[in-house]
Amino acid sequence: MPLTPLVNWAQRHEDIYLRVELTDAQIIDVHVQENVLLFRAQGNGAKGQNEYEFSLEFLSPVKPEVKYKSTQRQSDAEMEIREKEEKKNKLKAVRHKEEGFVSLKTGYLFLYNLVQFLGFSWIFVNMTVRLFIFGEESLYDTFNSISDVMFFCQILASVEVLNAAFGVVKTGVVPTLIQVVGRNFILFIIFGSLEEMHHQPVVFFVFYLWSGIEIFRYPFYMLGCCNTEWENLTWLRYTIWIPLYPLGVLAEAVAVIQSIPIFNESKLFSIPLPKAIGTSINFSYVLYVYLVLMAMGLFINSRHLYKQRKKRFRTKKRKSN
Ligand SMILES: CCCCCCCCCCCCC[C@@H](O)CC(=O)SCCNC(=O)CCNC(=O)[C@H](O)C(C)(C)COP(=O)(O)OP(=O)(O)OC[C@H]1O[C@@H](n2cnc3c(N)ncnc32)[C@H](O)[C@@H]1OP(=O)(O)O
Repeated sequence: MPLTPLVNWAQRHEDIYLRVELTDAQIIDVHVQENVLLFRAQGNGAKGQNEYEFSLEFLSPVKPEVKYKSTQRQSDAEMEIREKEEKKNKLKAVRHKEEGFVSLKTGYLFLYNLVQFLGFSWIFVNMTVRLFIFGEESLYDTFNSISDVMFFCQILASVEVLNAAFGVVKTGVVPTLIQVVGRNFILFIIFGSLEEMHHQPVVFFVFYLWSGIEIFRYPFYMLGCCNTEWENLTWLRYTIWIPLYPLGVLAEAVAVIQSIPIFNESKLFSIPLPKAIGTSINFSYVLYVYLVLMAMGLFINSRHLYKQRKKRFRTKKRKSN
């Protein structure tokens, strides 16, 4: 004749724990049918070695997932419950920390993108307005009127290399490094160090092409920080580089070529050689090498941007299907 064992009940959130007081329990059968739990086992209970069973009807339906463990002593089961609770609490604390980090990162990225957006918008609008007001004349005065803000934005853009390197954003370090180093070389070495370049119209084209993409790229990132997307903006961010990038590299190459005779004449940045060999290595040789690097940079980054474009529009298509 089956007997009823002593059963202890505990409930934590959505989990129910039952402790059945049987020692040396064998042939244990526990399962749930609809909202009834059925237990049957042989073991040593309150009435000695016997077959024990019970059924427990729940008020509401329960998931039919039953896990059981035969333990040595009563305290083992209690420790198990406590350990589970501690694990859950630890998990909660980790999740809390992660959420805090994510919101800090998002806030930082949003602010960074906002500052860059404002800077490049100022450059783009200012140049457009000046072009309308002063016409061709404005092409010769771009450096003096715009360079301060461009210096600020491009120095700040170096942060993007760190963002990529430390995994703050999911992007490759190499394309970002090529982009930032490439632009800063033109801005600081070619334009910044040669006064003769300040009044060249090429400055206008370089600055206009650079800001032409950034007024779309940074607001696209800002929306991304808010988990939002505007289809037209996404399309512009991943499409407008197709004409702008080669044109940008072309304008930069023109600037480098224009600067070569100036460097040759001024001997600026020329590398002195030991007296035995005589003379010095002119900086123009570095610029010839740089022109080759530019072609490589154009290839690497166009391929990268093409991949990013394909990835973006492929995932979008899949999402809409
Ligand atoms: C190693 C030594 C170097 C030596 C140099 C030698 C020569 C170099 C020659 C270089 C020639 C440069 C020419 C250039 O100056 C000409 C021009 O720029 S012309 C104007 C047109 N230019 C462009 O279109 C390029 C604009 N720039 C870029 O697109 C980026 O800088 C680039 C690194 C090229 C690509 O960007 P990225 O890899 O980041 O791609 P995604 O935008 O798709 O972003 C990937 C994911 O990361 C998230 N992300 C990225 N940045 C941010 C951010 N600031 N805030 C928030 N989120 C960000 C983005 O949302 C993507 O995430 P998800 O995929 O989840 O959406």
